[in-house]
Amino acid sequence: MAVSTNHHVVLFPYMAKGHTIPLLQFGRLLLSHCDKEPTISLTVTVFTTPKNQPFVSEFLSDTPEINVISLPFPENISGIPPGVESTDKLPSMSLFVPFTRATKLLQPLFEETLKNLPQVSFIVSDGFLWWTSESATKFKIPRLFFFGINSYASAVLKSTFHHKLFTEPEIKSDTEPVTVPDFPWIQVKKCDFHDIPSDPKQSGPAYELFMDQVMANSKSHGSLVNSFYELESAFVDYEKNDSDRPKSWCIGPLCLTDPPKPGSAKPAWIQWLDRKREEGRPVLYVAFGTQAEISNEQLKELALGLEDSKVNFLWVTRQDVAEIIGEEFNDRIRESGMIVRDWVDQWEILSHESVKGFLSHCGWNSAQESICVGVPLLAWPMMAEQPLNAKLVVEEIKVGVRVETQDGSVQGFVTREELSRKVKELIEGDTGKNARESVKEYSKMAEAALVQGTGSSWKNLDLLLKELCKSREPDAKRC
Ligand SMILES: O=c1ccn([C@@H]2O[C@H](COP(=O)(O)OP(=O)(O)O[C@H]3O[C@H](CO)[C@@H](O)[C@H](O)[C@H]3O)[C@@H](O)[C@H]2O)c(=O)[nH]1
Repeated sequence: MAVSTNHHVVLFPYMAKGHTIPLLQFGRLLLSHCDKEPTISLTVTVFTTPKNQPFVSEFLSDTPEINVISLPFPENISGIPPGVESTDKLPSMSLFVPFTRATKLLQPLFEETLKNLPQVSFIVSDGFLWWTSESATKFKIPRLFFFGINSYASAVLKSTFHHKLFTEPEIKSDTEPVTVPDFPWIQVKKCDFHDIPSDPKQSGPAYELFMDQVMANSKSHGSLVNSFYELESAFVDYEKNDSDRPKSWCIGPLCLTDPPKPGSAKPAWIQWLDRKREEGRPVLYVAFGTQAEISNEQLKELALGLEDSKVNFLWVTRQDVAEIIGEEFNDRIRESGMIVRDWVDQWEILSHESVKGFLSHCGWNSAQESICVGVPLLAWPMMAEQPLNAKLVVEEIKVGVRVETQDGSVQGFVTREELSRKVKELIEGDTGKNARESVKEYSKMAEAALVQGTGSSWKNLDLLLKELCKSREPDAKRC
């Protein structure tokens, strides 16, 4: 067994928590893989910006060997408040395009820094940081892109746009179900793609940015998918069989790479969940990721729906619920609910025995975390590819129940009656019971996917490292 040269991998996450977290987890996975497979030795460098560095360093505090480099975030970007370096701090997600465009100003310094780093074997950068593809080409480094989405969403998106499903012939209705040609058992609606600016007729800054990303990604060596084969095999195979597209590797679920946390003091919400366990009351966990924007009117209806359901709930939100709907709400739910506005360890909450359901926007990290821990979902998608994730969860793998809007559109209003009914259905009803049984099966498959030597994701990562590291070593033939 020849011990190899030391390889160096650069990771460049997009400045959004839902994109940064899985790439940091990937850094950790790379190191642990190489610990178990000593024929490959590597070091990892993560690029970020100063205001994101504390989060990144704290997240990686168990892995001090990962090097973190901060590049100053561009200043004076029209519309972006000074000091905002992460999408969760943007006043509105409507600033996504100028914010993302601004990242290109990091390119000269990124390239200057690359010149002074030990030779890089490959770069993994977010698909939103399209310009990193150009840097990688300049330095002749293979680049993999990462969007954080699953194969189901990416296959359905591709099939829909390839077959011009909504444009030829033009479908005006936002809510008319249309069959996806490559997956005839799936129907989608125009509103499922509301946030994806892929229609050339809607040309403008969002479409141009989207196309820059598509072009850069098509020139990349491949992509990483935070998912596992057994969860969505038909869609992984569809991606694999597309010879026009760079190769993709399913290497997840990345959330399972997080180490157990050292026994520190329990936060108040975990103590509250402990109490619910003693009382024998199931708890619904409610959280919508780091970017969702909920109007005050909808927030109020959500709060009242939770209250009406009589199911105990732990609600993590960035919004000030009491200010929006009045202190009396807090008084009324004092026993049955807890509202938290801090950053929480979501994995710790989901893993708590009291949590029996997750009302989620179906951001892919949240949905997959719930699947891994064996908690069924109440799917309320709000933006981006979340409507497709919700379809995967509810229709394809049947580990959840869907919240319906009044007008059937993704952006529509959800009434308190609908919410309360679906909460009860998930926690107490037969659909919830079936979803709970299914999700436990997927949870076992998720664990198995990462098992050394036999897991599908483990094997994929091993192949990837052989392709990008071992085969490029000077003595490659001997390995
Ligand atoms: O207090 C908190 C809040 C969030 N999280 C974590 O933050 C991540 C949030 O990610 P996700 O659930 O995917 O939500 P978003 O932040 O909304 O994710 C964006 O990025 C995802 C990955 O590309 C997409 O699937 C979503 O549509 C997009 O909105 C998850 O790992 C959570 O566990 C915490 O740990 N604590």
